[in-house]
Amino acid sequence: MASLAPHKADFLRAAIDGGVLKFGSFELKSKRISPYFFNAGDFYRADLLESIATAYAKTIIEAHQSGALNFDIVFGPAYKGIPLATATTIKLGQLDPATYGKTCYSFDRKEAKDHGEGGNIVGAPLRGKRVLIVDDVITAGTAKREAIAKIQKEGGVVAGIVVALDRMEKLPSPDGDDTKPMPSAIGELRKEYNLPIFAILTLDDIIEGMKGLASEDDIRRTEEYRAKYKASD
Ligand SMILES: O=P(O)(O)OC[C@H]1O[C@H](OP(=O)(O)OP(=O)(O)O)[C@H](O)[C@@H]1O
Ligand SMILES: O=C(O)c1cc(=O)[nH]c(=O)[nH]1
Repeated sequence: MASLAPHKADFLRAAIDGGVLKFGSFELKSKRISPYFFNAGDFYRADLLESIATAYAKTIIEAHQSGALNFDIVFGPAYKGIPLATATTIKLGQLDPATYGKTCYSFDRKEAKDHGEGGNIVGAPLRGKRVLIVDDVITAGTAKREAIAKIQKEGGVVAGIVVALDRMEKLPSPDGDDTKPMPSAIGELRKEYNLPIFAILTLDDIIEGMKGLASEDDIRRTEEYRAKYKASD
C-alpha cells in the first residue's frame, strides 16, 4: 500500500478488517452486480468509528489547507450521515483545536417536527453559514440534492461534500446500454452546483490498496468491474 496516503491506507485496512468493505457479489441500488460493497452503516464499533472519523477529518483538513474548501458547519444528512458528521466534528476539534475547536455540526430530520423546538434541522443554525455535507456514498445523487435544497431553504450556503467512497462509476444510460460512455453522479453534482466534492477513497485507491489484503480473484473481478463501469469524467 506504499502509494496510498497513510490515512487512506489505515482507513482501507480498517474497512476490510472490520467487514465494512466486503468482496463477493452484491446487487447495487442501480441493479448492477458489484464484486465489492462498502457499507458505512457497519462502522458501528468504537474503533471503526474512530477510524472513519479520523479519515474524514484528515480529508477535510487537507482540502481546507489546500484552499479548495472553506466551511463553518459540518452537516450530516439523515440518517447515516448523522453519526458520521458528529464523529467527524469531534475529530476535527481534536486534531486541530486552534482551527476546528469551535466548529459546529448540524443535521436534518427526515420528517419535520411540529412540537417542542419544531423544524427540520437539529444542531447549529445554518443561516448565513458555509455548510459542508459529510455522508457515506453518492450513488445517484438524489439524497445529496435533497440535502442541498434543505440547507438552502434554511439560509445556508453549501460549501462542499465529503464522502467515504467514490465508486468512480458511470450513471446508467437512459436506454439501458451500459457499454456507452456516461458521466458519474459525483461529476454531475460537481457541475450542477459548482461544488468541490472529496472522497476519502476512490475505486482506484481500493484496487491499489487491496493488493496483499484481498485474494487475487477479488482483485481481478474488481478490476474487470472498473473497466466495465468506469465513468467518462
Ligand atoms: O446518491 P444519493 O442519492 O445521495 O444516495 C446515496 C445515499 O442513499 C443512502 O442513504 P438514504 O438516503 O437511503 O438514507 P439513510 O441514510 O437513512 O439510509 C446511502 O446511504 C447514501 O447516503
Ligand atoms: O450503489 C450502491 O447501492 C451502494 C454501493 C456501495 O458500495 N455502498 C452502498 O452503500 N451503496
